[in-house]
Amino acid sequence: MVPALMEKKTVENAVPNHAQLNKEDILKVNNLEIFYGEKRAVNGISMDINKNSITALIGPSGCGKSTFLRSINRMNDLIPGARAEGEILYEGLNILSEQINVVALRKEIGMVFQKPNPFPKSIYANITHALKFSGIRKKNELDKIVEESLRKAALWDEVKDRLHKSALSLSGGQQQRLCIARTIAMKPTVMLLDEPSSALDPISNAKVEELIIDLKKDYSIIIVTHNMQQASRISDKTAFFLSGDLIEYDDTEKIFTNPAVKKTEEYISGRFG
Ligand SMILES: Nc1ncnc2c1ncn2[C@@H]1O[C@H](COP(=O)(O)OP(=O)(O)OP(=O)(O)O)[C@@H](O)[C@H]1O
Repeated sequence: MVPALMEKKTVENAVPNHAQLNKEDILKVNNLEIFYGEKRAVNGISMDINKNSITALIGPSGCGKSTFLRSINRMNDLIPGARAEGEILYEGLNILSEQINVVALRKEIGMVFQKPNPFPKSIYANITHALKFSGIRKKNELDKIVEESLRKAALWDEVKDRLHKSALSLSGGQQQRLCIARTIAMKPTVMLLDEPSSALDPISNAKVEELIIDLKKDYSIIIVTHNMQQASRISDKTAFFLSGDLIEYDDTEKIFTNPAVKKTEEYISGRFG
């Protein structure tokens, strides 16, 4: 899997010569700074992200949660003037290196956005589009991946009889689970979720939360959420951001019952933000 992430054979810059990951971790962030032009949005944060766990990123609007999340699969590359310094180690490589193959990286580290964004095509085509692009063309193989992905996204039973109907005919919650299925189809190891259920009604929200909890047996999940109850219900670890700083990062239970930093306590109890 790893060689596909490397653009070239010589990868001195991509291979860090220190700071290996602990075996329970999937990512290690070292002194990460992210800038938009001159403005620094993330101020030198360091944290380890556990495998097969849910890590919630919380904090008031504009504190850098989404900027950090997007750096993990290099989505910020699409923003003119955005740049990152420091390291994000994954599989022994620095994701931020210029020698990383970003297309391959985004298959392994998939992303789901706040607003469900299915293509205006059939449910089936939404899942097979990127697979075909990556060279999988046999119908029986595609059929198998479509079913597997929809099952994992807890959507199969609801859509199995209308796979060739438009994805836009689904409810918002179903569309979001389809977007999760589309990410699953690429066989990622990490899933980045940017407020994935904030645009949904309470019932759909509950289904997406249940799904996320179920997915952690197969994937490492990092989720941005404004919803404190959601963070405390579903995540194992919580990171509290404020003005681009990582203020506190600990087990979710500790953050929500006995935080070490006063600002964390003030934020989770709703005194600001
Ligand atoms: N494309 C961009 N160009 C310039 N500045 C940006 C861009 N995106 C974000 N910023 C700035 O970076 C800082 C962090 O923004 P970011 O969106 O990461 O915060 P956030 O915590 O995710 O906020 P929210 O909860 O509102 O989504 C903010 O000051 C924001 O204005």
